[in-house]
Amino acid sequence: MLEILDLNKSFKKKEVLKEISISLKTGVYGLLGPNGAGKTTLIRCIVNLYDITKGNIRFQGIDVTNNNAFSKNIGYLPQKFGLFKELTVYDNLQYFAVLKKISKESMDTCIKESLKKVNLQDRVNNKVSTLSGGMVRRLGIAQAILGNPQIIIFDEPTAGLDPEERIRFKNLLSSIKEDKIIIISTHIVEDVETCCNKMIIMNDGKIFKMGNSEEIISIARGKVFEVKQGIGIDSNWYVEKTFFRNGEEFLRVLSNKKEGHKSLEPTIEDGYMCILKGI
Ligand SMILES: Nc1ncnc2c1ncn2[C@@H]1O[C@H](COP(=O)(O)OP(=O)(O)OP(=O)(O)O)[C@@H](O)[C@H]1O
Repeated sequence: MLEILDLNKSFKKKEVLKEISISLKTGVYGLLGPNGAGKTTLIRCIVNLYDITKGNIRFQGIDVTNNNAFSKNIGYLPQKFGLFKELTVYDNLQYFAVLKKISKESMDTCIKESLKKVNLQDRVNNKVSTLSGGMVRRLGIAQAILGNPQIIIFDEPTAGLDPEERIRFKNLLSSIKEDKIIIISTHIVEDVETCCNKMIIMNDGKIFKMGNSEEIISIARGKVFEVKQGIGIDSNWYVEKTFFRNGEEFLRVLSNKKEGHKSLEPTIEDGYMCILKGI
Protein backbone atom coordinates (compact mmCIF):
# COMPACT_ATOMS: atom_id res chain seq x y z
CA MET A 1 0.00 0.00 0.00
CA LEU A 2 1.24 3.47 -0.92
CA GLU A 3 -0.17 6.17 1.32
CA ILE A 4 0.06 9.87 0.71
CA LEU A 5 -0.91 11.71 3.85
CA ASP A 6 -1.84 15.38 3.99
CA LEU A 7 0.77 16.29 1.39
CA ASN A 8 1.42 19.94 0.58
CA LYS A 9 3.94 21.28 -1.90
CA SER A 10 4.76 24.93 -2.43
CA PHE A 11 7.24 26.65 -4.69
CA LYS A 12 8.22 29.73 -2.69
CA LYS A 13 4.83 31.27 -1.86
CA LYS A 14 2.95 29.39 -4.58
CA GLU A 15 0.97 26.53 -3.07
CA VAL A 16 0.73 23.88 -5.80
CA LEU A 17 -0.44 20.78 -3.91
CA LYS A 18 -2.98 21.20 -1.14
CA GLU A 19 -3.63 18.54 1.50
CA ILE A 20 -3.43 15.53 -0.79
CA SER A 21 -4.43 12.31 0.98
CA ILE A 22 -4.81 9.05 -0.95
CA SER A 23 -4.14 5.36 -0.31
CA LEU A 24 -3.26 3.14 -3.24
CA LYS A 25 -3.41 -0.63 -3.15
CA THR A 26 -2.11 -2.86 -5.93
CA GLY A 27 -3.77 -1.83 -9.21
CA VAL A 28 -3.67 0.56 -12.11
CA TYR A 29 -4.67 4.16 -11.35
CA GLY A 30 -5.42 6.90 -13.85
CA LEU A 31 -4.31 10.27 -12.48
CA LEU A 32 -6.54 12.62 -14.41
CA GLY A 33 -6.63 16.37 -14.46
CA PRO A 34 -6.39 19.35 -16.78
CA ASN A 35 -3.10 21.05 -17.61
CA GLY A 36 -1.67 22.68 -14.51
CA ALA A 37 -3.76 20.56 -12.07
CA GLY A 38 -0.61 19.45 -10.23
CA LYS A 39 -0.22 15.90 -11.55
CA THR A 40 3.48 16.16 -12.41
CA THR A 41 4.25 17.92 -9.13
CA LEU A 42 2.49 15.14 -7.20
CA ILE A 43 4.42 12.49 -9.14
CA ARG A 44 7.72 14.27 -8.52
CA CYS A 45 6.96 14.35 -4.80
CA ILE A 46 6.24 10.60 -4.84
CA VAL A 47 9.45 9.74 -6.74
CA ASN A 48 11.39 12.04 -4.42
CA LEU A 49 12.49 14.56 -7.02
CA TYR A 50 10.88 17.30 -4.95
CA ASP A 51 11.09 17.83 -1.22
CA ILE A 52 7.63 17.83 0.29
CA THR A 53 6.61 21.04 2.08
CA LYS A 54 4.30 19.22 4.52
CA GLY A 55 2.90 15.72 4.90
CA ASN A 56 4.15 12.15 4.57
CA ILE A 57 4.50 9.28 2.15
CA ARG A 58 4.31 5.74 3.49
CA PHE A 59 4.95 2.51 1.62
CA GLN A 60 4.04 -0.87 3.16
CA GLY A 61 3.51 0.98 6.44
CA ILE A 62 6.98 2.58 6.51
CA ASP A 63 7.56 6.32 6.32
CA VAL A 64 9.49 6.92 3.10
CA THR A 65 9.14 10.71 2.92
CA ASN A 66 12.24 12.18 1.23
CA ASN A 67 13.88 8.74 1.37
CA ASN A 68 16.29 8.17 -1.54
CA ALA A 69 16.54 4.43 -0.99
CA PHE A 70 12.76 4.11 -1.50
CA SER A 71 13.03 5.70 -4.96
CA LYS A 72 14.66 2.47 -6.17
CA ASN A 73 11.27 0.73 -5.78
CA ILE A 74 9.80 3.13 -8.31
CA GLY A 75 9.98 3.01 -12.08
CA TYR A 76 9.31 6.43 -13.55
CA LEU A 77 8.70 7.60 -17.09
CA PRO A 78 8.73 11.42 -17.06
CA GLN A 79 6.85 13.49 -19.64
CA LYS A 80 10.14 14.51 -21.18
CA PHE A 81 13.12 12.26 -20.87
CA GLY A 82 16.61 12.22 -22.27
CA LEU A 83 18.47 9.32 -23.84
CA PHE A 84 21.99 9.07 -25.24
CA LYS A 85 21.17 9.19 -28.94
CA GLU A 86 24.57 7.97 -30.13
CA LEU A 87 24.54 4.97 -27.80
CA THR A 88 22.70 1.74 -28.57
CA VAL A 89 19.38 0.75 -27.05
CA TYR A 90 21.22 -1.79 -24.89
CA ASP A 91 23.84 0.70 -23.66
CA ASN A 92 21.15 3.21 -22.72
CA LEU A 93 19.33 0.61 -20.62
CA GLN A 94 22.62 -0.49 -19.09
CA TYR A 95 23.16 3.11 -17.97
CA PHE A 96 19.71 3.17 -16.29
CA ALA A 97 20.36 -0.26 -14.77
CA VAL A 98 23.52 1.11 -13.12
CA LEU A 99 21.59 4.12 -11.79
CA LYS A 100 18.97 1.74 -10.40
CA LYS A 101 21.76 -0.28 -8.78
CA ILE A 102 20.66 -3.50 -10.50
CA SER A 103 23.32 -6.15 -9.81
CA LYS A 104 25.85 -6.98 -12.56
CA GLU A 105 24.74 -10.61 -12.54
CA SER A 106 21.08 -9.87 -13.29
CA MET A 107 21.59 -6.77 -15.47
CA ASP A 108 21.67 -8.52 -18.85
CA THR A 109 18.53 -10.58 -18.11
CA CYS A 110 16.69 -7.49 -16.78
CA ILE A 111 17.54 -5.45 -19.88
CA LYS A 112 16.49 -8.20 -22.27
CA GLU A 113 13.24 -8.84 -20.38
CA SER A 114 12.31 -5.14 -20.49
CA LEU A 115 13.10 -4.89 -24.19
CA LYS A 116 10.98 -7.96 -24.90
CA LYS A 117 8.03 -6.48 -23.02
CA VAL A 118 8.11 -3.33 -25.13
CA ASN A 119 8.83 -5.31 -28.29
CA LEU A 120 12.21 -3.69 -28.97
CA GLN A 121 14.33 -6.84 -28.70
CA ASP A 122 15.22 -6.64 -32.39
CA ARG A 123 16.61 -3.13 -31.89
CA VAL A 124 18.93 -3.98 -29.03
CA ASN A 125 22.10 -3.04 -30.95
CA ASN A 126 20.66 -0.07 -32.85
CA LYS A 127 21.60 3.46 -31.95
CA VAL A 128 18.76 5.45 -30.36
CA SER A 129 19.16 8.05 -33.14
CA THR A 130 17.82 5.47 -35.63
CA LEU A 131 14.56 4.77 -33.72
CA SER A 132 11.16 6.24 -34.53
CA GLY A 133 9.40 8.53 -32.00
CA GLY A 134 7.13 5.66 -30.90
CA MET A 135 10.12 3.36 -30.40
CA VAL A 136 11.89 6.01 -28.29
CA ARG A 137 8.76 6.26 -26.15
CA ARG A 138 8.77 2.45 -25.80
CA LEU A 139 12.41 2.56 -24.78
CA GLY A 140 11.40 5.09 -22.12
CA ILE A 141 8.81 2.59 -20.89
CA ALA A 142 11.48 -0.15 -20.92
CA GLN A 143 13.70 1.90 -18.59
CA ALA A 144 10.71 2.54 -16.28
CA ILE A 145 9.95 -1.19 -15.91
CA LEU A 146 13.61 -2.21 -15.72
CA GLY A 147 14.30 -4.29 -12.61
CA ASN A 148 10.59 -5.02 -12.00
CA PRO A 149 9.85 -2.15 -9.55
CA GLN A 150 6.83 -2.40 -7.21
CA ILE A 151 5.55 1.04 -8.18
CA ILE A 152 5.58 2.33 -11.75
CA ILE A 153 4.57 5.87 -12.67
CA PHE A 154 4.00 6.99 -16.24
CA ASP A 155 3.59 10.72 -16.85
CA GLU A 156 1.63 11.25 -20.09
CA PRO A 157 2.87 7.92 -21.52
CA THR A 158 0.81 8.05 -24.70
CA ALA A 159 1.65 11.64 -25.70
CA GLY A 160 2.66 11.63 -29.34
CA LEU A 161 1.83 7.95 -29.90
CA ASP A 162 -0.26 6.79 -32.85
CA PRO A 163 -3.38 4.62 -32.19
CA GLU A 164 -1.47 1.36 -32.73
CA GLU A 165 1.22 2.37 -30.24
CA ARG A 166 -1.48 3.37 -27.72
CA ILE A 167 -3.03 -0.10 -27.98
CA ARG A 168 0.43 -1.61 -27.61
CA PHE A 169 0.93 0.43 -24.43
CA LYS A 170 -2.38 -0.77 -22.97
CA ASN A 171 -1.48 -4.39 -23.74
CA LEU A 172 1.89 -3.88 -22.10
CA LEU A 173 0.15 -2.56 -18.98
CA SER A 174 -1.95 -5.72 -18.71
CA SER A 175 1.19 -7.83 -18.95
CA ILE A 176 3.11 -6.02 -16.17
CA LYS A 177 0.39 -4.93 -13.73
CA GLU A 178 0.35 -7.98 -11.47
CA ASP A 179 1.19 -7.13 -7.82
CA LYS A 180 2.15 -3.59 -8.71
CA ILE A 181 0.91 -0.09 -8.12
CA ILE A 182 0.84 1.64 -11.48
CA ILE A 183 -0.06 5.30 -11.87
CA ILE A 184 -0.73 6.81 -15.28
CA SER A 185 -0.98 10.56 -15.40
CA THR A 186 -2.88 12.10 -18.28
CA HIS A 187 -5.44 14.72 -19.22
CA ILE A 188 -7.01 12.39 -21.79
CA VAL A 189 -9.79 10.27 -20.26
CA GLU A 190 -9.79 7.90 -23.24
CA ASP A 191 -6.21 6.90 -22.42
CA VAL A 192 -7.08 5.44 -19.05
CA GLU A 193 -10.74 4.46 -19.13
CA THR A 194 -10.14 0.92 -20.38
CA CYS A 195 -7.00 0.05 -18.47
CA CYS A 196 -7.39 1.53 -14.98
CA ASN A 197 -9.09 0.07 -11.91
CA LYS A 198 -9.52 3.53 -10.47
CA MET A 199 -9.31 7.16 -11.49
CA ILE A 200 -7.87 9.86 -9.28
CA ILE A 201 -9.27 13.18 -10.43
CA MET A 202 -7.16 16.23 -9.62
CA ASN A 203 -7.64 19.91 -10.19
CA ASP A 204 -6.13 23.03 -8.70
CA GLY A 205 -3.68 21.03 -6.58
CA LYS A 206 -6.42 18.99 -4.88
CA ILE A 207 -7.94 15.54 -5.23
CA PHE A 208 -11.53 16.05 -6.35
CA LYS A 209 -12.54 12.40 -6.51
CA MET A 210 -11.14 8.88 -6.48
CA GLY A 211 -13.30 6.06 -7.74
CA ASN A 212 -13.79 3.27 -10.26
CA SER A 213 -15.33 3.91 -13.66
CA GLU A 214 -18.88 3.13 -12.47
CA GLU A 215 -18.58 5.63 -9.63
CA ILE A 216 -17.26 8.33 -11.97
CA ILE A 217 -19.96 7.62 -14.57
CA SER A 218 -22.75 7.71 -11.95
CA ILE A 219 -21.89 11.34 -11.11
CA ALA A 220 -23.08 12.33 -14.60
CA ARG A 221 -26.24 10.20 -14.57
CA GLY A 222 -29.26 12.36 -15.47
CA LYS A 223 -27.01 15.30 -16.34
CA VAL A 224 -26.17 14.56 -19.99
CA PHE A 225 -28.41 15.88 -22.76
CA GLU A 226 -28.52 16.07 -26.51
CA VAL A 227 -29.55 19.43 -27.93
CA LYS A 228 -30.03 20.35 -31.56
CA GLN A 229 -27.56 23.00 -32.69
CA GLY A 230 -29.08 26.42 -33.32
CA ILE A 231 -31.77 26.55 -30.62
CA GLY A 232 -29.59 28.81 -28.43
CA ILE A 233 -27.32 27.99 -25.53
CA ASP A 234 -28.52 28.11 -21.92
CA SER A 235 -26.08 29.71 -19.46
CA ASN A 236 -26.39 26.63 -17.18
CA TRP A 237 -25.07 24.32 -19.86
CA TYR A 238 -21.58 23.04 -20.23
CA VAL A 239 -21.22 22.11 -23.90
CA GLU A 240 -18.88 19.13 -24.03
CA LYS A 241 -18.79 18.65 -27.78
CA THR A 242 -20.73 18.83 -31.00
CA PHE A 243 -21.52 15.86 -33.21
CA PHE A 244 -23.35 15.08 -36.40
CA ARG A 245 -26.17 12.59 -36.99
CA ASN A 246 -27.89 12.16 -40.33
CA GLY A 247 -26.31 15.42 -41.46
CA GLU A 248 -27.72 17.37 -38.48
CA GLU A 249 -25.50 18.97 -35.81
CA PHE A 250 -26.11 18.32 -32.10
CA LEU A 251 -24.52 19.46 -28.85
CA ARG A 252 -23.63 17.12 -26.00
CA VAL A 253 -24.53 19.18 -22.96
CA LEU A 254 -23.96 18.71 -19.22
CA SER A 255 -26.48 20.38 -16.93
CA ASN A 256 -27.61 20.24 -13.32
CA LYS A 257 -31.13 21.24 -14.24
CA LYS A 258 -33.87 18.91 -15.47
CA GLU A 259 -33.77 19.76 -19.17
CA GLY A 260 -36.61 19.15 -21.59
CA HIS A 261 -34.11 17.57 -23.95
CA LYS A 262 -33.22 14.02 -24.81
CA SER A 263 -31.22 12.48 -21.97
CA LEU A 264 -28.07 10.51 -22.89
CA GLU A 265 -26.28 7.60 -21.26
CA PRO A 266 -23.26 9.07 -19.40
CA THR A 267 -19.64 8.13 -20.06
CA ILE A 268 -16.54 8.42 -17.87
CA GLU A 269 -15.65 11.60 -19.73
CA ASP A 270 -19.04 13.08 -18.74
CA GLY A 271 -18.44 12.12 -15.09
CA TYR A 272 -14.95 13.59 -15.22
CA MET A 273 -16.22 16.89 -16.66
CA CYS A 274 -19.08 17.05 -14.10
CA ILE A 275 -16.51 16.64 -11.30
CA LEU A 276 -14.19 19.32 -12.75
CA LYS A 277 -16.98 21.79 -13.48
CA GLY A 278 -18.94 21.14 -10.26
CA ILE A 279 -22.04 20.01 -12.18
N1 LIG B 1 9.16 24.35 -10.30
C1 LIG B 1 8.05 25.07 -10.24
N2 LIG B 1 8.05 26.33 -9.77
C2 LIG B 1 6.92 27.07 -9.69
N3 LIG B 1 5.70 26.64 -10.08
C3 LIG B 1 5.64 25.39 -10.57
C4 LIG B 1 6.79 24.54 -10.69
N4 LIG B 1 6.40 23.34 -11.21
C5 LIG B 1 5.08 23.44 -11.42
N5 LIG B 1 4.62 24.66 -11.05
C6 LIG B 1 3.22 25.13 -11.12
O1 LIG B 1 2.41 24.18 -10.46
C7 LIG B 1 1.16 24.02 -11.13
C8 LIG B 1 0.96 22.54 -11.44
O2 LIG B 1 1.89 22.16 -12.44
P1 LIG B 1 2.08 20.64 -12.88
O3 LIG B 1 3.12 20.59 -13.94
O4 LIG B 1 2.27 19.80 -11.67
O5 LIG B 1 0.64 20.34 -13.50
P2 LIG B 1 0.17 19.14 -14.42
O6 LIG B 1 -1.16 18.72 -13.91
O7 LIG B 1 1.23 18.10 -14.48
O8 LIG B 1 0.01 19.85 -15.83
P3 LIG B 1 0.35 19.29 -17.31
O9 LIG B 1 -0.73 18.31 -17.64
O10 LIG B 1 0.27 20.53 -18.13
O11 LIG B 1 1.73 18.70 -17.26
C9 LIG B 1 1.21 24.92 -12.36
O12 LIG B 1 0.56 26.12 -12.04
C10 LIG B 1 2.69 25.16 -12.55
O13 LIG B 1 2.93 26.42 -13.13
